[in-house]
Amino acid sequence: MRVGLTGGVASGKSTVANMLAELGAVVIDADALAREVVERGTPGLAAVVEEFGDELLTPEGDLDRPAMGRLVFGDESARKRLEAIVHPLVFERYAELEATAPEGALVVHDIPLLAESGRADGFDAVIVVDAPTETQVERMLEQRGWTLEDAESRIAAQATREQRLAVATHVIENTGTLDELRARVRAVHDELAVRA
Ligand SMILES: CC(C)(COP(=O)(O)OP(=O)(O)OC[C@H]1O[C@@H](n2cnc3c(N)ncnc32)[C@H](O)[C@@H]1O)[C@@H](O)C(=O)NCCC(=O)NCCS
Ligand SMILES: Nc1ncnc2c1ncn2[C@@H]1O[C@H](COP(=O)(O)OP(=O)(O)OP(=O)(O)O)[C@@H](O)[C@H]1O
Repeated sequence: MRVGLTGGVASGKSTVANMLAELGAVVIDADALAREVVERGTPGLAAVVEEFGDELLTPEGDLDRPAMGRLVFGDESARKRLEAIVHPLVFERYAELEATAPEGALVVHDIPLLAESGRADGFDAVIVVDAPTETQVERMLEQRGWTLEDAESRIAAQATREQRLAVATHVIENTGTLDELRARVRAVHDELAVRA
Protein backbone atom coordinates (compact mmCIF):
# COMPACT_ATOMS: atom_id res chain seq x y z
CA MET A 1 0.00 0.00 0.00
CA ARG A 2 1.67 3.23 -1.16
CA VAL A 3 0.30 6.32 0.51
CA GLY A 4 1.26 9.86 -0.48
CA LEU A 5 1.28 12.46 2.32
CA THR A 6 1.41 16.11 1.46
CA GLY A 7 0.48 19.56 2.69
CA GLY A 8 1.63 23.15 2.43
CA VAL A 9 4.70 24.41 4.28
CA ALA A 10 4.16 24.21 8.08
CA SER A 11 0.74 22.59 7.64
CA GLY A 12 1.83 19.77 9.97
CA LYS A 13 3.00 17.07 7.52
CA SER A 14 6.03 16.00 9.58
CA THR A 15 3.89 15.90 12.73
CA VAL A 16 1.39 13.65 10.95
CA ALA A 17 4.21 11.52 9.48
CA ASN A 18 5.65 11.00 12.99
CA MET A 19 2.23 9.98 14.30
CA LEU A 20 1.81 7.50 11.42
CA ALA A 21 5.27 6.06 12.13
CA GLU A 22 4.29 5.58 15.80
CA LEU A 23 1.29 3.59 14.54
CA GLY A 24 3.63 1.31 12.57
CA ALA A 25 3.78 2.87 9.11
CA VAL A 26 7.07 3.02 7.21
CA VAL A 27 7.66 6.71 6.41
CA ILE A 28 9.91 7.96 3.63
CA ASP A 29 10.56 11.69 4.06
CA ALA A 30 11.32 13.65 0.87
CA ASP A 31 12.63 16.70 2.79
CA ALA A 32 15.11 14.48 4.64
CA LEU A 33 16.25 12.88 1.37
CA ALA A 34 16.55 16.32 -0.23
CA ARG A 35 18.94 17.22 2.60
CA GLU A 36 20.85 13.94 2.38
CA VAL A 37 21.58 14.21 -1.36
CA VAL A 38 23.35 17.57 -0.90
CA GLU A 39 25.32 16.75 2.23
CA ARG A 40 28.98 17.74 2.36
CA GLY A 41 31.08 15.64 -0.03
CA THR A 42 28.17 14.41 -2.18
CA PRO A 43 27.98 14.66 -5.99
CA GLY A 44 24.67 16.50 -5.40
CA LEU A 45 26.40 19.30 -3.49
CA ALA A 46 29.14 19.45 -6.14
CA ALA A 47 26.42 19.94 -8.79
CA VAL A 48 24.80 22.71 -6.73
CA VAL A 49 28.15 24.50 -6.36
CA GLU A 50 28.79 24.19 -10.08
CA GLU A 51 25.41 25.76 -10.81
CA PHE A 52 25.26 28.45 -8.10
CA GLY A 53 28.86 29.05 -7.02
CA ASP A 54 30.60 28.38 -3.73
CA GLU A 55 29.27 31.53 -2.04
CA LEU A 56 26.29 29.34 -1.09
CA LEU A 57 28.54 27.20 1.13
CA THR A 58 29.22 27.77 4.83
CA PRO A 59 32.85 28.15 5.93
CA GLU A 60 32.70 24.43 6.91
CA GLY A 61 31.70 23.45 3.37
CA ASP A 62 28.03 22.65 3.96
CA LEU A 63 25.18 24.03 1.89
CA ASP A 64 24.12 27.33 3.47
CA ARG A 65 20.41 26.41 3.59
CA PRO A 66 19.03 29.76 4.84
CA ALA A 67 20.97 31.59 2.08
CA MET A 68 19.82 29.08 -0.54
CA GLY A 69 16.24 29.46 0.71
CA ARG A 70 16.41 33.26 0.38
CA LEU A 71 17.75 32.90 -3.15
CA VAL A 72 15.36 30.27 -4.52
CA PHE A 73 12.15 31.40 -2.84
CA GLY A 74 12.68 34.86 -4.30
CA ASP A 75 13.59 33.71 -7.81
CA GLU A 76 11.56 31.08 -9.62
CA SER A 77 14.20 30.33 -12.26
CA ALA A 78 16.81 29.68 -9.54
CA ARG A 79 14.32 27.41 -7.75
CA LYS A 80 13.74 25.42 -10.94
CA ARG A 81 17.51 25.05 -11.45
CA LEU A 82 17.92 23.77 -7.88
CA GLU A 83 14.96 21.38 -8.25
CA ALA A 84 16.42 20.03 -11.51
CA ILE A 85 19.51 18.95 -9.55
CA VAL A 86 17.86 17.75 -6.33
CA HIS A 87 14.63 16.06 -7.47
CA PRO A 88 16.14 13.30 -9.68
CA LEU A 89 18.54 12.40 -6.84
CA VAL A 90 15.62 12.27 -4.39
CA PHE A 91 13.60 10.00 -6.71
CA GLU A 92 16.57 7.63 -7.02
CA ARG A 93 16.87 7.34 -3.22
CA TYR A 94 13.11 6.90 -2.95
CA ALA A 95 13.11 3.88 -5.21
CA GLU A 96 15.99 2.33 -3.23
CA LEU A 97 14.25 2.84 0.12
CA GLU A 98 10.85 1.69 -1.09
CA ALA A 99 12.39 -1.59 -2.26
CA THR A 100 13.48 -2.32 1.35
CA ALA A 101 10.00 -1.85 2.95
CA PRO A 102 8.58 -5.06 4.45
CA GLU A 103 5.82 -6.88 2.58
CA GLY A 104 2.34 -5.64 3.58
CA ALA A 105 3.66 -2.45 5.22
CA LEU A 106 1.79 0.81 4.98
CA VAL A 107 4.45 2.86 3.19
CA VAL A 108 3.88 6.59 3.58
CA HIS A 109 5.66 8.95 1.22
CA ASP A 110 5.92 12.40 2.83
CA ILE A 111 6.27 14.63 -0.26
CA PRO A 112 5.75 18.39 0.16
CA LEU A 113 5.47 18.95 -3.60
CA LEU A 114 3.23 15.96 -4.46
CA ALA A 115 0.39 18.05 -5.91
CA GLU A 116 2.90 20.11 -7.94
CA SER A 117 4.66 16.98 -9.27
CA GLY A 118 1.67 15.52 -11.12
CA ARG A 119 2.55 12.13 -9.56
CA ALA A 120 -0.38 11.86 -7.11
CA ASP A 121 -2.15 9.31 -9.35
CA GLY A 122 0.65 6.82 -8.72
CA PHE A 123 -0.42 6.33 -5.08
CA ASP A 124 -3.13 4.06 -3.65
CA ALA A 125 -4.23 6.91 -1.36
CA VAL A 126 -3.23 10.55 -0.89
CA ILE A 127 -3.48 12.21 2.53
CA VAL A 128 -3.51 16.01 2.44
CA VAL A 129 -2.80 17.84 5.70
CA ASP A 130 -4.76 21.06 5.46
CA ALA A 131 -4.59 24.27 7.48
CA PRO A 132 -5.59 27.84 6.66
CA THR A 133 -2.81 29.99 5.20
CA GLU A 134 -2.89 32.23 8.30
CA THR A 135 -2.16 29.19 10.50
CA GLN A 136 0.77 28.15 8.25
CA VAL A 137 2.21 31.68 8.47
CA GLU A 138 1.70 31.85 12.25
CA ARG A 139 3.58 28.56 12.72
CA MET A 140 6.46 29.68 10.50
CA LEU A 141 6.81 33.00 12.34
CA GLU A 142 6.40 31.70 15.88
CA GLN A 143 8.07 28.30 15.75
CA ARG A 144 10.75 28.76 13.09
CA GLY A 145 11.59 32.42 13.57
CA TRP A 146 11.16 33.15 9.85
CA THR A 147 10.16 36.61 8.64
CA LEU A 148 6.76 37.28 7.08
CA GLU A 149 8.54 37.60 3.72
CA ASP A 150 10.22 34.17 4.14
CA ALA A 151 6.87 32.62 5.00
CA GLU A 152 4.92 34.24 2.18
CA SER A 153 7.56 33.46 -0.45
CA ARG A 154 7.48 29.73 0.41
CA ILE A 155 3.69 29.67 0.23
CA ALA A 156 3.82 31.47 -3.13
CA ALA A 157 6.23 28.80 -4.46
CA GLN A 158 3.70 26.05 -3.74
CA ALA A 159 0.37 24.81 -5.08
CA THR A 160 -2.73 26.50 -3.64
CA ARG A 161 -4.81 24.80 -0.96
CA GLU A 162 -7.46 24.08 -3.57
CA GLN A 163 -4.96 22.46 -5.97
CA ARG A 164 -3.69 20.27 -3.16
CA LEU A 165 -7.15 19.28 -1.92
CA ALA A 166 -8.04 18.26 -5.49
CA VAL A 167 -5.54 15.34 -5.32
CA ALA A 168 -6.65 14.15 -1.83
CA THR A 169 -8.37 10.88 -1.08
CA HIS A 170 -8.16 11.70 2.67
CA VAL A 171 -8.01 15.17 4.20
CA ILE A 172 -6.61 15.74 7.68
CA GLU A 173 -7.63 19.16 8.99
CA ASN A 174 -4.91 20.44 11.31
CA THR A 175 -6.62 23.37 12.96
CA GLY A 176 -7.16 22.00 16.46
CA THR A 177 -4.98 20.60 19.21
CA LEU A 178 -2.30 17.93 18.76
CA ASP A 179 -4.60 15.44 20.55
CA GLU A 180 -7.34 16.14 18.03
CA LEU A 181 -4.82 15.69 15.24
CA ARG A 182 -3.65 12.37 16.70
CA ALA A 183 -7.23 11.06 16.81
CA ARG A 184 -7.82 11.98 13.16
CA VAL A 185 -4.48 10.44 12.11
CA ARG A 186 -5.37 7.21 13.91
CA ALA A 187 -8.75 7.02 12.14
CA VAL A 188 -7.13 7.49 8.72
CA HIS A 189 -4.33 5.05 9.57
CA ASP A 190 -6.76 2.35 10.70
CA GLU A 191 -8.84 2.73 7.57
CA LEU A 192 -5.79 2.44 5.29
CA ALA A 193 -4.11 -0.33 7.31
CA VAL A 194 -6.97 -2.76 6.70
CA ARG A 195 -6.46 -2.24 2.95
CA ALA A 196 -2.66 -2.77 3.14
C1 LIG B 1 16.05 25.78 -0.55
C2 LIG B 1 16.41 24.84 0.57
C3 LIG B 1 17.92 24.59 0.61
C4 LIG B 1 15.99 25.53 1.91
O1 LIG B 1 16.24 24.64 2.96
P1 LIG B 1 15.47 24.74 4.37
O2 LIG B 1 16.29 23.91 5.32
O3 LIG B 1 15.24 26.17 4.73
O4 LIG B 1 14.04 24.10 4.14
P2 LIG B 1 13.61 22.55 4.05
O5 LIG B 1 14.41 21.85 3.04
O6 LIG B 1 13.57 21.97 5.44
O7 LIG B 1 12.12 22.65 3.46
C5 LIG B 1 11.05 23.09 4.29
C6 LIG B 1 9.79 23.25 3.47
O8 LIG B 1 9.98 24.26 2.47
C7 LIG B 1 9.15 23.92 1.36
N1 LIG B 1 9.97 23.74 0.13
C8 LIG B 1 11.22 23.20 0.02
N2 LIG B 1 11.62 23.17 -1.27
C9 LIG B 1 10.59 23.69 -1.98
C10 LIG B 1 10.38 23.96 -3.36
N3 LIG B 1 11.32 23.63 -4.26
N4 LIG B 1 9.19 24.51 -3.73
C11 LIG B 1 8.25 24.83 -2.85
N5 LIG B 1 8.38 24.62 -1.52
C12 LIG B 1 9.52 24.07 -1.09
C13 LIG B 1 8.45 22.61 1.71
O9 LIG B 1 7.20 22.87 2.31
C14 LIG B 1 9.37 22.01 2.73
O10 LIG B 1 8.69 21.09 3.56
C15 LIG B 1 15.65 23.48 0.46
O11 LIG B 1 14.28 23.66 0.72
C16 LIG B 1 15.83 22.79 -0.90
O12 LIG B 1 16.88 22.24 -1.19
N6 LIG B 1 14.75 22.81 -1.74
C17 LIG B 1 14.82 22.19 -3.04
C18 LIG B 1 14.52 20.73 -2.96
C19 LIG B 1 13.05 20.48 -2.84
O13 LIG B 1 12.27 20.74 -3.76
N7 LIG B 1 12.62 19.95 -1.68
C20 LIG B 1 11.24 19.66 -1.44
C21 LIG B 1 10.94 18.20 -1.36
S1 LIG B 1 11.75 17.13 -2.51
N1 LIG C 1 -2.16 21.02 15.81
C1 LIG C 1 -1.04 21.66 16.14
N2 LIG C 1 -1.00 22.45 17.23
C2 LIG C 1 0.14 23.13 17.58
N3 LIG C 1 1.29 23.10 16.88
C3 LIG C 1 1.32 22.33 15.78
C4 LIG C 1 0.17 21.58 15.34
N4 LIG C 1 0.50 20.90 14.21
C5 LIG C 1 1.78 21.22 13.95
N5 LIG C 1 2.27 22.08 14.89
C6 LIG C 1 3.61 22.68 14.93
O1 LIG C 1 3.73 23.49 13.76
C7 LIG C 1 5.05 23.41 13.21
C8 LIG C 1 4.96 22.92 11.76
O2 LIG C 1 4.59 21.54 11.76
P1 LIG C 1 5.40 20.47 10.88
O3 LIG C 1 6.86 20.66 11.04
O4 LIG C 1 4.80 19.15 11.17
O5 LIG C 1 4.94 20.99 9.45
P2 LIG C 1 5.42 20.54 8.00
O6 LIG C 1 4.20 20.63 7.16
O7 LIG C 1 6.11 19.24 8.08
O8 LIG C 1 6.43 21.70 7.64
P3 LIG C 1 7.47 21.80 6.39
O9 LIG C 1 6.64 21.96 5.18
O10 LIG C 1 8.26 23.01 6.66
O11 LIG C 1 8.29 20.56 6.41
C9 LIG C 1 5.83 22.46 14.11
O12 LIG C 1 6.57 23.25 15.02
C10 LIG C 1 4.74 21.66 14.82
O13 LIG C 1 5.14 21.21 16.10
